[in-house]
Amino acid sequence: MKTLTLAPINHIAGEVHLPGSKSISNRVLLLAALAEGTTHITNLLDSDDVKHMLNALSALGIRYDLSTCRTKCTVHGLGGLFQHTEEITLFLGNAGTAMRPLTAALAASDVSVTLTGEPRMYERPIGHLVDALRQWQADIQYLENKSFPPLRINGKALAGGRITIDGSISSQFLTAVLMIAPLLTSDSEIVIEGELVSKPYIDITLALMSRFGVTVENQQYQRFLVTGNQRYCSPGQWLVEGDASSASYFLAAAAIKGGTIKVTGIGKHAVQGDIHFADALAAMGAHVEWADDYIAVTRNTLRGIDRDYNAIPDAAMTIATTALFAEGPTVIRNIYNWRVKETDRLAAMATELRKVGAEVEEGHDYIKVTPPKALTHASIATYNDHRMAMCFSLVALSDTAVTIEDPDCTAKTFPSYFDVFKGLSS
Ligand SMILES: O=C(O)C1=C[C@@H](OP(=O)(O)O)[C@@H](O)[C@H](O)C1
Ligand SMILES: C=C(OP(=O)(O)O)C(=O)O
Repeated sequence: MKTLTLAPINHIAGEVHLPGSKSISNRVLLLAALAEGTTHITNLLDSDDVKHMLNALSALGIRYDLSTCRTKCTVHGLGGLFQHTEEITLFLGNAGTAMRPLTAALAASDVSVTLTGEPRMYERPIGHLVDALRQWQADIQYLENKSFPPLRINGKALAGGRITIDGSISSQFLTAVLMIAPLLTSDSEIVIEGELVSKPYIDITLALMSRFGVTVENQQYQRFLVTGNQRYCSPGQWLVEGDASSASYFLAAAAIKGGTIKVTGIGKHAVQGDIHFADALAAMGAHVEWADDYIAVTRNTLRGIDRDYNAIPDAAMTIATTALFAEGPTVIRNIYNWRVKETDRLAAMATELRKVGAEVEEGHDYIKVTPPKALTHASIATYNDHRMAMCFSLVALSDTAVTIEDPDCTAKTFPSYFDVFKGLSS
């Protein structure tokens, strides 16, 4: 297995132009495909998750022109749902932002499709989404285990109407039904059961749908009303914001061993909830500067904090390794759904933090990290989880080297991560 050893880093500073947001890239590609008109997308993320969406759209007959650098894409929209194709199988890797929204869009289109993915995708639940779509009479079958991909979808026109959806495991299920609701033949009422997790991702969905001409009535994240029989209309041009989750590693690095690091491509008005990772760093003691077109963080003494991170589950992982450099314990709460992402992130984080010497308490839905006096060198298993690899790069900001196993797993969202990280270090 390939490994990467990062030598101790004394100082880190500089400026990073962030690659495009994964969440926005895959939403915009799908909306552009379904919209009337042509969409010129710039700063598209070039990563595995986006490749899976692009490949799926191409197999479904969508025409697009992708630049050689793969960050510019012109999508020729259908002006409606997908049209009849031969029976096809779409491989979606481990991309939740492809699997969940495509399941809904295909269930409502005249297509017969099998959705497959990497082994971990078959352990990531999708039952709440399928249950919701079946209330709209969707025909979806589980090919292996109940409530998990792979799926067989016999798509057909869906009428809309009132459905309930469990929001307690993933917001991506609600994103998926919201995105197709305006294209159904009548109005829809979507009622949330359980406490909706990861709410800021719903804000991203609603903001993007609105730029494509569709407004949704959001009744306090409990009930959503969507008018049926509409069309998405392309806004023409789309500049994808920088990825706020990817920004978290650089901002944390500055807080620990800056210098100042400035990330551009996002700013205080960004639509992604993960920009509020910077608020957590500020609460730990870091200096944060918010501008319209960048966020900058400068080092200060850090202290551990105890917070609810349900709104920013991805960036919250970065707090777990930042905690190694804080005074006192850090508690990351209300993050049960870490367990159903790229790996069981609560278990993986606890195991690997212990390897570098931290004292860790792993709860059902929280993790408490107490830093050691000095970190120890360890070989960090990454569980095919890009964020495990990127989070543990921060260990090198100590007096100790760190070895990252399978560093190429960052390809899911940030293929060049280690080059950029090393470029800022001295
Ligand atoms: O909608 C999205 O773009 C995402 C929603 C979040 O998932 P959950 O809603 O499952 O927490 C997040 O973890 C994922 O990386 C991207
Ligand atoms: C949970 C993640 O990805 P996905 O979109 O596959 O859910 C992630 O990127 O941390």
